[in-house]
Amino acid sequence: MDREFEEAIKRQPLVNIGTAGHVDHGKTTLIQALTGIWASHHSEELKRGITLKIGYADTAIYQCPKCPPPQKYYTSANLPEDMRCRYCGTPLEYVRKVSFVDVPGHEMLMSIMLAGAAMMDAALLVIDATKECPQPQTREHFTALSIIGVRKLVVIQNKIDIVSRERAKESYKEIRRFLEGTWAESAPIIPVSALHRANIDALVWALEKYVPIPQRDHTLPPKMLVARSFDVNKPGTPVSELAGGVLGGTVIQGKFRVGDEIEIRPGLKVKKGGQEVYEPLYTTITSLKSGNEPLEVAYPGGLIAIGTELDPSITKADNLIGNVVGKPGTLPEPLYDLEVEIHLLERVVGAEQPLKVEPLKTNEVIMLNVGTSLSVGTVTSARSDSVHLKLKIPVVAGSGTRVALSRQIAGRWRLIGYGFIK
Ligand SMILES: Nc1nc2c(ncn2[C@@H]2O[C@H](COP(=O)(O)OP(=O)(O)OP(=O)(O)O)[C@@H](O)[C@H]2O)c(=O)[nH]1
Ligand SMILES: [Mg+2]
Ligand SMILES: [Mg+2]
Ligand SMILES: [Zn+2]
Repeated sequence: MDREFEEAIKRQPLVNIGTAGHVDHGKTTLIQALTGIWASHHSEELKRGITLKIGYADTAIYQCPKCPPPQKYYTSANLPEDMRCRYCGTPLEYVRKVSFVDVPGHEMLMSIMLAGAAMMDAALLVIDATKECPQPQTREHFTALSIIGVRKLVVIQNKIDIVSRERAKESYKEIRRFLEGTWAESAPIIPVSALHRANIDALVWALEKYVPIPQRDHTLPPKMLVARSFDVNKPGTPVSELAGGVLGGTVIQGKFRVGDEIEIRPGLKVKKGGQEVYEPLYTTITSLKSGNEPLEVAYPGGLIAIGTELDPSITKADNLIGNVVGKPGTLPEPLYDLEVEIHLLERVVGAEQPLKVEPLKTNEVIMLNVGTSLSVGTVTSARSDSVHLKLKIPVVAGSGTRVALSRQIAGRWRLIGYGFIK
């Protein structure tokens, strides 16, 4: 491990842990219990009590060197002011930072969940113990994690404060039965009350045990998936004082430094000869931040904000969601036309009633999630194992990239399978 990377462990989260699970099962409340932060800020979200966008929040994990687990574990959300163990008074030790990616559970917002899942190294599958398991989006989100290739799971049996002992046992059995025979068969199940912050130390213990910092090759050309983009200026700021556009997202490989030249693809939509095309953007990284911590270098894992010299009107209001950032000349050409090797699910798992997945047909419109980007395409030719698609919004992805496929069924986009770009 090089020196710079050892330093990075102190400054930035190097792992992204996502939420997954049916609407209202307590994902955002759980992230608040872990981080102290309510990750659903959007005014519409606050009003309606449902998460609409990808939220994120970081926490730092600390431990008491003397006490046994789970009570040895602390997070930023419950850190004693004197930084000493609540049970024995020993000074606490810093362990690491982790980032949480919070996604919506509403069935209408599956595409946002899929974009969030593209940034997850591991996931917390949140299950409301008062409800029978699985609920439709418990199934659909779990399938999404499977499809996207998230292979680390901690199951959260939530709302344990309002169930009887019998119901808690029954719910535990339902969850085990649901996961039987899948890649997550032996995932730990941690009973918690996110609302009352009960047993959160046991959850942190599980994260320490099952979710280490992923091994990565830091010498690869850097790449970041854009999940949010902002204009951070207050209205009325004089032009001479305007800060450049900001991109939020996660580095998926390599590392970025302040001062790096970057390319953003597919970039901006422009009209050319009566046609809409996308043109890449070029700029320089003026700052890097992880939470409030300024960084000189940003490694994979954790949600990172990149300050740029772009006109903030380009990045405002999430305009650049789904873009990919790299060094100029290293990113794949945007694809408007592509051949995809397809693997359809047997059943539509997100609907109340399981339906059979019918084969893809010519002229059918399907939704494609690639990384944090979302596109809609028309099937121009279909075979049982591959289809050709024409896209409205191009995707920036090389051959072999995994894509999630959804189809509209009774007015809802439902996950129906996955594929690989040929
Ligand atoms: N009793 C109890 N209520 C909880 C618990 N966790 C969450 N809730 C409540 O459940 C409701 C939904 O919680 P959220 O955290 O918004 O659920 P969510 O999964 O983020 O919902 P979406 O993002 O819309 O899918 C809120 O009213 C919470 O207060 C818990 O441990 N116990
Ligand atoms: Mg939520
Ligand atoms: Mg809710
Ligand atoms: Zn202690």
